[in-house]
Amino acid sequence: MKVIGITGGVGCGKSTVLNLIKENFNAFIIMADDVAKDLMKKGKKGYDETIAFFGDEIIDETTGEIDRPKLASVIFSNPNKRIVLNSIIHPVVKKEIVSMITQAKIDNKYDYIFVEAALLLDDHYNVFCDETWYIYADEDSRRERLKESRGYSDEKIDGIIKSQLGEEEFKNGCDIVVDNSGNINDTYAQLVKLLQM
Ligand SMILES: CC(C)(COP(=O)(O)OP(=O)(O)OC[C@H]1O[C@@H](n2cnc3c(N)ncnc32)[C@H](O)[C@@H]1O)[C@@H](O)C(=O)NCCC(=O)NCCS
Ligand SMILES: Nc1ncnc2c1ncn2[C@@H]1O[C@H](COP(=O)(O)OP(=O)(O)OP(=O)(O)O)[C@@H](O)[C@H]1O
Repeated sequence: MKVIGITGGVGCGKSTVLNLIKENFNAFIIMADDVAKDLMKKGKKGYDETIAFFGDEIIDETTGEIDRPKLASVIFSNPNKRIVLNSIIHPVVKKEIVSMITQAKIDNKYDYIFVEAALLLDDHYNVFCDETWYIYADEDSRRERLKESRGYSDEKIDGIIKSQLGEEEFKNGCDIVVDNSGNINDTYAQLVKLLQM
């Protein structure tokens, strides 16, 4: 069962590619952002440690959960605080992902395991992937898509892009490049070729 790591900058289309894979291939999908989100819910270790450092001001008063847009504005404008959050969350996320991969291999129900993470290379997830794919989309398309679908401002996109690897680093660090600058059908055709359907 091949383990394939998927990475790329904000809004390049990682989730879109994984949805295509989920619908068309027999694959187990793990998304680091979702694992992190779960581990940062109220009552979980990631929540307690995040609040201990960032304070009650990042708590949403109505739900008691972490106010994600608030935390995003802090970490994407302050690299030192981002490093602290990464040091709290990333080790637990990585541990959880390794255990999910191990379980999926034991269950042996899938042809592929896909692990998606924007920080796949930074956090050395490639050591447990058989292959790594960089999902590329040109920056103008990414900005346009993020503004339209999520209402992100240029300032917010700038902050996130600055905190992630650049195009060349992603390209050099990955085995394969999937170009998602075009339409979904073009991207799907590349997936079929790569997975030799
Ligand atoms: C900052 C948070 C609250 C923002 O949540 P929100 O729902 O608004 O955005 P989302 O999670 O979709 O992230 C937006 C983009 O930023 C990227 N991103 C998230 N955290 C980081 C980070 N620490 N460094 C660089 N990029 C990041 C995501 O991959 C995505 O491309 C959230 O991303 C978070 O808790 N981040 C810390 C945990 C983390 O590092 N997750 C990434 C994989 S482990
Ligand atoms: N080929 C495409 N054509 C048109 N729109 C696209 C294409 N690929 C992705 N999109 C749109 O771009 C936006 C960002 O895509 P997506 O959420 O898949 O990116 P992501 O890399 O997973 O983002 P994040 O880094 O935040 O996790 C979404 O609204 C998605 O529908």
